[in-house]
Amino acid sequence: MSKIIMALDQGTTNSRTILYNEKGETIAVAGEEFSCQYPKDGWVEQEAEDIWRSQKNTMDAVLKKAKLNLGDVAAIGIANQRETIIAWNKETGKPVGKAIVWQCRRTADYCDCLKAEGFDKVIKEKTGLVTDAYFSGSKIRWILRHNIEARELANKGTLKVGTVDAWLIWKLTAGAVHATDVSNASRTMIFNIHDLKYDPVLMEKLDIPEDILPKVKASSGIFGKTDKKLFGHEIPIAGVAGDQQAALFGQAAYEKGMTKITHGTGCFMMMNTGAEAIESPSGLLTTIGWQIGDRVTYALEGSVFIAGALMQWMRDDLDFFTDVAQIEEMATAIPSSEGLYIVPAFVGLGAPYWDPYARGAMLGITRGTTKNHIIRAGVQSLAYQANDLIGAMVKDSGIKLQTVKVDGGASANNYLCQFQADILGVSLSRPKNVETTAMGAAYLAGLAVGVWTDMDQIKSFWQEDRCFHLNQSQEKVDECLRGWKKAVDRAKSWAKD
Ligand SMILES: Nc1ncnc2c1ncn2[C@@H]1O[C@H](COP(=O)(O)OP(=O)(O)O)[C@@H](O)[C@H]1O
Ligand SMILES: O=P(O)(O)OC[C@H](O)CO
Repeated sequence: MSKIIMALDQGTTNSRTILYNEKGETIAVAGEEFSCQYPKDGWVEQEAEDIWRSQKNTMDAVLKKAKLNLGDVAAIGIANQRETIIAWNKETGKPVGKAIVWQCRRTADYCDCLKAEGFDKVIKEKTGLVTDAYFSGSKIRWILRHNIEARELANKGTLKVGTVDAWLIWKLTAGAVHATDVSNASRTMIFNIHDLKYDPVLMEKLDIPEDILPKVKASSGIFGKTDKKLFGHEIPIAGVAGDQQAALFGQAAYEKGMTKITHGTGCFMMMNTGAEAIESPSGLLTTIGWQIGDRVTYALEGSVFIAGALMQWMRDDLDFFTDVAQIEEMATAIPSSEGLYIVPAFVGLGAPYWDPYARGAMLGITRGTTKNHIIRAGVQSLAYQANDLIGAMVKDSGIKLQTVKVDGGASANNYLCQFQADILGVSLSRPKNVETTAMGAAYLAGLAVGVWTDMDQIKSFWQEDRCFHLNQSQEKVDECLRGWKKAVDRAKSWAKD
């Protein structure tokens, strides 16, 4: 029997496919960037077909690189950008309108109304989430209210809606399966994380019929098989998780209290809280990490909307560099950011502020400010945002952190990791393989088809590349944080009339 696992990592800016052998080693990687559209202030959209096409291209490319075909693969695992919502016609398989991306703020007003009537408390209790435009529920409602075709299809019973995992599963199975996993469902704002079902009270409130939603399954198990006519082989899709939960799994953070920070398009700090769904009074999210068999592992999460996306903006729109690999050299070409701060609140602020009306700000500019200062302040802003989460994480969990694991595209930047360790005051451990999202999806799939027997076996695959230790005086750290706090205060509520 084949022991090769294929992981699909469908991120906000990149689709990637990675093949792993039974030792958890990477055989081949293929990636493709695709675009986002920003049609209005705070709106973020993608083409659902671009998501699929780029993912499919990388599946083909990775097999070609490894000189294999899909028939050589034992199982497929999927990790995906979460909350992003896609609607499609189940008869034609064609998307209806654009994918509404997790960063999109178009439903901020509606979420304000829910909060004004106190319904946010009901949402928090049932879903563990803060009431915010980030989550899928208000996006689904928006589609049903503003897209006439979607409404008509829903009335006829031929509309399907789902997060990106559900869309990929639908495409891979040629429309045979409409399913998602609990970790993705836990981000919809209509899923009850305690009884593991879509919640009738929430669906009624948001006016979302259950028949358009994907069936919710455990994260490790058979979701369906690739369609033989389209793909030539029937390969089981055996593991699915939201990308942040997959990264926690890929970091082998299986014990309560283990925590990771992912610096990708956004920045996400997540702590394994075991079988306990810990409520957060401090603006963090209680969410589902994964479900294996009947066992559910919960997590506490701090979500920051813009991290690496800031660096992409500097590359693509400001032409500061051509490759993100240049950032580290440019940021360290100067000894200090000279009091410059950037608050990358392009689409508002997520945890712990939850201010959809905040907007990006750059403060402390002087005549001496250069491109390198802006880049350095940009990198520092990633660390400051993560730092805003850690205090809440420690307070809500009661667990004192010594070491946090780090991953995601931007974690390749040593300056970011060192500055992050200095600001957080904890050690930051970076694995040799920072593709933890894809690894998490692969592990979930491999466990389901017997390539790996248990999580202890997988744990042994994790290897440290480098650990960054605190190397800054408390006085300097306090000074930096004071400036950051002032800058965030200036950016808050900016877009509110
Ligand atoms: N060396 C680097 N320094 C800073 N940011 C980086 C670096 N390398 C990549 N990035 C940023 O990381 C992001 C890509 O990370 P990735 O984990 O692939 O994201 P996603 O899964 O969200 O698509 C991009 O936004 C990019 O700007
Ligand atoms: O695209 P990423 O990797 O930054 O992840 C996006 C998150 O899943 C959004 O919640």
